Amino acid sequence: MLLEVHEVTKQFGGLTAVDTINLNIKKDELIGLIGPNGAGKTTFFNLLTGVYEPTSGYIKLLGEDITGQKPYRITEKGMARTFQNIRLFKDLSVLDNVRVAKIFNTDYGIFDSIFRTKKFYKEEIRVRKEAEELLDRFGLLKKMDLPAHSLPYGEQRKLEIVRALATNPKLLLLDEPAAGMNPQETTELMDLIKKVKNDFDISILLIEHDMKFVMSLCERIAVLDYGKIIALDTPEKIKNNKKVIEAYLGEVEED
Ligand SMILES: Nc1ncnc2c1ncn2[C@@H]1O[C@H](COP(=O)(O)OP(=O)(O)OP(=O)(O)O)[C@@H](O)[C@H]1O
Repeated sequence: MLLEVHEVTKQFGGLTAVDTINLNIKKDELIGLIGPNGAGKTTFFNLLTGVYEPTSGYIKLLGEDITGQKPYRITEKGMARTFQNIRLFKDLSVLDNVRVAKIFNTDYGIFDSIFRTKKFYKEEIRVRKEAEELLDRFGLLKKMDLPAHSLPYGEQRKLEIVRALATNPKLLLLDEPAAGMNPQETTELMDLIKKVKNDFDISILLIEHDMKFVMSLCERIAVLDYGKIIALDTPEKIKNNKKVIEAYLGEVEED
């Protein structure tokens, strides 16, 4: 199993934001995580990536217990994410945004970097080459010297995904990747996600409010409501699931 989430709960004071969640993700799966506002989706991502420690339960990545580990350790072990709001280093170049992420995987220590050893230069060359190759695969090479903030919105979102891939993840978490995109950008993003999954041989878990997007892209969908997974099934079955329909009707009435 790639990811094993066992009875994970997160409480904030008296509020149970994530409630006894069980979820297994296999290699090469593309899973959607949906649910009404405040259902606990972002909190769940924060638990997986080590931003929060679960109140109880455990999380295993490739059989190894990662519960409560620091985010950078979890990244090293093979989990990467993007955020609901773009979090690029806006003033750094497109290339440097990817290089910074790649440095996670370098083989040189602080000694090498201070004394600029041969190993340091060798690694620097490797990192730059790999970063350029990655940008090339996503059609961003021509823009590598531009500051990240100068890219159009859709490309900034794409760069975030490229930067996450630069850490060589086995599991990629995408938090509302289509947020703020126009229909054409959304269609391009769907193709991009499929390409990423196939070309990089990874699993993807994504949060998304755009139902059409989730339904046509994901193989399985997990539905969260009040911190609990109320359904986990194929898009077709989720569409007709009574509990799911009720959870969303509740949301419409509240608005
Ligand atoms: N750091 C925190 N401290 C206290 N309560 C929190 C904290 N983070 C989230 N919550 C609460 O936990 C619940 C779940 O929030 P969360 O942001 O995970 O939901 P969500 O499904 O991602 O919502 P949205 O779709 O609106 O982004 C909410 O009631 C929220 O107010």
